[in-house]
Amino acid sequence: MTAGIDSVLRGSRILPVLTVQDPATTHALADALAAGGARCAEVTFRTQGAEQVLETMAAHGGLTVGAGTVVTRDQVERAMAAGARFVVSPGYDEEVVARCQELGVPAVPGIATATELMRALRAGCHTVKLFPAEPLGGLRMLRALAAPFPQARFIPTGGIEERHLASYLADRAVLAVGGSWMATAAHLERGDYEEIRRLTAAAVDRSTP
Ligand SMILES: O=C[C@H](O)COP(=O)(O)O
Repeated sequence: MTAGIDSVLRGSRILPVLTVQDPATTHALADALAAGGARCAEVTFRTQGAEQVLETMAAHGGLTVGAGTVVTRDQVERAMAAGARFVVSPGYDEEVVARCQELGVPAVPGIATATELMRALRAGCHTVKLFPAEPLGGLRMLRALAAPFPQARFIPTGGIEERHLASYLADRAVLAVGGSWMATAAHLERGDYEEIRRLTAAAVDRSTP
């Protein structure tokens, strides 16, 4: 039986989403996130070196690491081989979810409509990524989607900033909030790990009751 994403995240309600161009920066990035109090992170398959970044971050030991932007079965397999403990997709794809279930890794498919949510729930995915959360309408959209599906939990992601956090986190349908605002491409380019630590700590602080 596959552990649920909630047990993998171990109560963490902040999910930093990382797109790392230079794998050599991974260790410093993991250090900064862990120092800020993050307990998990999502490494996107949007770069050449994503598997290497995943591997290094998983080996770091300070964070539970998942793979993001996973859109094929092959990427599910590569993510798991690199140490991913969960798999996030921008949309709902039956094959990706099925492969995750075969391999026993929690899948968090992206959904943007009630139809996609119904498909995800039917496939056994009770936690979904509302994506892209802010352009879709943010918390109003999340509440409207959640109302008919009390069994669903959401990880809203996309366009979220620190100022949106409190209201998302106060909603009982929200398991965690994801986003790149804590470690943006600009932070990584500048090597500004202190700012990454600071923004992570601020987000974690807001997520702690
Ligand atoms: O899948 C993750 C998103 O691309 C992160 O969205 P964001 O950069 O708007 O926080």
